[in-house]
This record gives sequence, structure tokens and C-alpha cells, in this order.
Amino acid sequence: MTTPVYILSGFLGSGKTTLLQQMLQSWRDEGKTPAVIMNEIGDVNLDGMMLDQDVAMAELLSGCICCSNRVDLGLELYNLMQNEQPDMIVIEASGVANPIEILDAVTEIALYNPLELRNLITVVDTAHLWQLYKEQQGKTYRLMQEQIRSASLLVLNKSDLVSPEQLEQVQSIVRGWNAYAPVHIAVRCNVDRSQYEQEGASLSSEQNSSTTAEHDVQSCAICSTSDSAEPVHDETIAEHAGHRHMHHSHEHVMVYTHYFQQPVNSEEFEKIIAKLPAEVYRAKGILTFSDTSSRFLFQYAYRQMDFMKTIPQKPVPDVAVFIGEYFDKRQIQEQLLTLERQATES
Ligand SMILES: Nc1nc2c(ncn2[C@@H]2O[C@H](COP(=O)(O)OP(=O)(O)OP(=O)(O)O)[C@@H](O)[C@H]2O)c(=O)[nH]1
Repeated sequence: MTTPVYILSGFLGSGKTTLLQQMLQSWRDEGKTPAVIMNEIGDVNLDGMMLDQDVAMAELLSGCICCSNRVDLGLELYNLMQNEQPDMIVIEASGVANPIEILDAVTEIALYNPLELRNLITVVDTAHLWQLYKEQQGKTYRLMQEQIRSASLLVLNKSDLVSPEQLEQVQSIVRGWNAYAPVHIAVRCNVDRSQYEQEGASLSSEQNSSTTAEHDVQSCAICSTSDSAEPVHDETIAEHAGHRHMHHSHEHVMVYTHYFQQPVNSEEFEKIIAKLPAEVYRAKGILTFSDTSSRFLFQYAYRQMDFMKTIPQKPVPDVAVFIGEYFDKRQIQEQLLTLERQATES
């Protein structure tokens, strides 16, 4: 018996974790035992902290699964299989990962282990893609293209944030890039289970190899690590599954992680998030506010802000993670430190 593997891909904040939670819930309702591998380019896995503790989970942090953590991915898959014997495994890639590399890694591991890649699901932020398509440039746009091209199932999520005309346009853009994968239009990733459990038609070996070959010459759009200090500036040629391919660094992707020493005022914090520079395209965190009774999970994705009351499943410090492109992390740090000082003084 083989264990089905699902890869969840999609740009930062597109809705991967939202889909993951639904998938896990639906399997667990049926008495199945799913396991998860989560990848974050930052050093904290806030999404993992929100998952049910009963779900077996492996974390690959501080690096992109598609290259730097690729060997670890194989190891984690093997360990999960040995230790948990799950009914299925979901790999949630970081938002900046190129899924073709993960697909490569999984198919390689499946040669020696009873694993079967069931679907490569790419979740698309419809509003974000529509905007980037108008501009027709940028690394994010190219990465989204790669993520869409390699999918065997596409979820056009956040359809509530676009007009019917825009939605139609995005559908035809996506069709132009990937003619094989079924496309599901969704709000909060409300995808039917039968849709992702059915093996993706475009995961045939023919489709895989042609996409990989194309990727060879195009090179990885965004691949490397970055951390809360400085971005990495290197360019290397790596051997992946027997094919050579250029790795550009994530030099334009930066992560800043701020650990709070004390509760801060919620309204002042919200003001800072509302004024984040355009270069910051994703932020999330868990905070204790001085003026509210419960803790909050905050989310910021493509200029949309969301605060939800939360009770983390594991002990977690008050922390906020900011991910973006060449942004001034010192400015954000100073603003948050000032907020903390004001909280102490008041
Ligand atoms: N308006 C709207 N918001 C959504 C929808 N789906 C998800 N969101 C919100 O978008 C934010 C990001 O969702 P996540 O599921 O965390 O996205 P992600 O792709 O896992 O994010 P990363 O792991 O950081 O890459 C959250 O605040 C969600 O509640 C949707 O269909 N419409």
C-alpha cells in the first residue's frame, strides 16, 4: 500500500494553511491519520502552532524547502512514514518555494519508499495575481507563474476580493499557463474533498518531465534562505536529481522576526500594520495586547489585515514575522520597540 502525498504550493498568504486545515479536518472526521510537513522561510512556524496537536508534524524552518532543505525533506518524509504510519502526508511549501523542486524530491524519494504523489495543489491569491498580471513584471509574478505551471490542481482563492470580470480574466490567464490542471474557484479554499483526492491528470510522467526540462533552462525563480539578519547574496549552481540548475538567492526576500517583551496597545499596533511599506507582502504573528483580554493571531497578506482571537495549541511567545522584498527592517523594529516602550510608560 502506498501513502498519498499532497504538495501545497502558492505564494505567501494565498491560503495554503487555510486549505491545509480543511483537509486535515475532513480526514480526521473520517478517522484517518494525516501527517504534515511544514516549511517556513522564517524561524517560527506560527501556522504549525495553530494546528491540532494530535496531527503528526515535521517542520523545516529558516529556509526554502525547494533547495536548501531538500535533503531534510527526504529525511522527514522517511521519518514520518516510519514513526507515524500516516494515511496521507501533506507538504506545505513556503510561499516562495518553487514547487517543481519539491515535486522532483518527492518523486525521487518515492522510488525507494511506498509513497505516491497524489496532487500538487497551487493556491492562487486571485486579486494579487490579477494585479501582478497588469504589471507583467517582477520576481513574484514569475514565481507565481512557476507555481501555477507545475500544479496538478489549481485553487483560485480569495475570489471574494475580485469582480466577476477580473475573475474571468484570471481564469483565462491561468489556463494559458496550465492547460491541464482542473481549476476551482474558491473563497477561503472551500474545495470539495473529492477534488483534491482524485489524482491530478497533469501529474503524468510526461507532464512532469516537460515541466522539469523547462525549469532547467529557466532556473529557479527564487531559491535560497534568508533570516532575520541580513539577506543572503550568493549564486550557486546546484545538482538536483541529476540536472544542473542555477540557484539565485532569495536576496530580495527578507524576513524580520520581532519577539515582544510585553503586551502592546492593539490600536497602535494596528496603525503600524496598516502603514507597512508596500515591500512587505506578508506578516503574521501572535500577540498579547494590553487592552484586550485574549491573545490574537494577526495576519497581513497583500494589504489585507485580519485579527482573530486565538488559543495556541503549544506554548508560544508573542512574536511577529514580516516577509518582504528589500524592506527596511530597522524601521519596523524601531516602531515596535517604541510601541513596547509606550506600553511600559503608560
Ligand atoms: N478575503 C479572503 N481572505 C482569505 C481567503 N482565504 C484565506 N484568507 C485569509 O488570508 C490570510 C492568509 O491565509 P493563509 O491560509 O495563512 O495563507 P498561506 O498561504 O498559508 O500563508 P503563508 O503560509 O504565509 O504563505 C489569512 O488571514 C486568511 O484568513 C479568502 O478566500 N478570502
